[in-house]
Amino acid sequence: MKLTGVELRHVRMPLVAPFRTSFGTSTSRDVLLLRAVTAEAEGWGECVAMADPLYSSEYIGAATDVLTRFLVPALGAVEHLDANAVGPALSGYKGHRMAKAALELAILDAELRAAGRPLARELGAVRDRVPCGVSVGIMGSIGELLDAVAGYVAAGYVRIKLKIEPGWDVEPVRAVRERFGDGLLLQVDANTAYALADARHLSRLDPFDLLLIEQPLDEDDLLGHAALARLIRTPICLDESITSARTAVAAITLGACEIVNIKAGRVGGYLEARRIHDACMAHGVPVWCGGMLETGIGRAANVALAALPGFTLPGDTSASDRFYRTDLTAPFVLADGHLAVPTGPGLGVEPLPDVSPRSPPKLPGYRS
Ligand SMILES: CC(=O)N[C@@H](Cc1ccc2ccccc2c1)C(=O)O
Ligand SMILES: [Mg+2]
Repeated sequence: MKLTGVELRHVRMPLVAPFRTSFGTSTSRDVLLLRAVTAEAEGWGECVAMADPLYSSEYIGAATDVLTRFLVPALGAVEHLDANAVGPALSGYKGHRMAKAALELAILDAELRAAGRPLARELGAVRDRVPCGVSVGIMGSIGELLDAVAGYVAAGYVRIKLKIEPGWDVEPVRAVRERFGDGLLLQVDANTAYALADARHLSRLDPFDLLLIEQPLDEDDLLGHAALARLIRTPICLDESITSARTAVAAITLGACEIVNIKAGRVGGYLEARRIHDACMAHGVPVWCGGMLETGIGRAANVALAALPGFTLPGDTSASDRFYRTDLTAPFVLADGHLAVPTGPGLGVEPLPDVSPRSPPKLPGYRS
């Protein structure tokens, strides 16, 4: 294929309710959509970066700039482009994994649409639907939290994840465990809010039989997580720390985690995500698919990824209405706690007519 045009589309999506984590509260989600145009087909990608560098160092303004000035022109120069060529063509530029992931997904989507092949099949999916968990934000009171969890349990979610931070951790976990019983699959996500010195405090979560505690310490603190793992019983899962298959193997080898949250955007794309899946399976480490409040575009790709054999824990692949009143694609609707894996060519979904652009302007600096 030859890349003949790319359009970046910055969309602001209101959230159905504020979503609070240890790094802040969001009431809307800025989304950077990317459309790749080739002679054979068009492809869609979604950059999972937030508007501000709060989850990681990436943010939409930087992703827009690096795509416009460096990444898209680099791909425009490739004569015979396919998804496998994207990583090598962009490898000279450091970092910006979320920006690279969006571009790679759009090329992969175009390639697969042209060939009539579904993404799930291409990645190695073994299931036609995936069990879904849900991420529950920090709330103003325990009562509000219990009402929210009751709603998600009633909706059929098979696993509950609670955002925690110092001052909102043991009590909410205890309240949920007491209200919903020992059968509820329950885990927590700290988004790096703790220090190793909090180990004794975090061991107070041990009696609640959590599936895991996600990213308690800083992104770059593998040794700290390995030390923490020797001080608490709850299995440690890493999210922000896992930026590639290489860092996943390093984290596992160091004893920094027993479980991995895979987010294709965080690691530079769905092909690297599959490599992490394969490496974790080789080490007997279960993985699950994380979420970044994607629209139906990124959600379709995540559900396809979550259908691979090593994804043995429910992911944050929630329905569209977890975050959005109306999605950019036809909504993903929870059925018996599961989402169906799209079966159409490529992503199997595309933006609804009022979102897809009319004529894609060429990016400034793009050499066709
Ligand atoms: C579903 C979930 O918890 N996702 C991230 C955190 C997160 C939280 C808030 C966000 C707001 C806007 C965009 C991305 C965001 C990601 C996580 O697992 O750590
Ligand atoms: Mg997380």
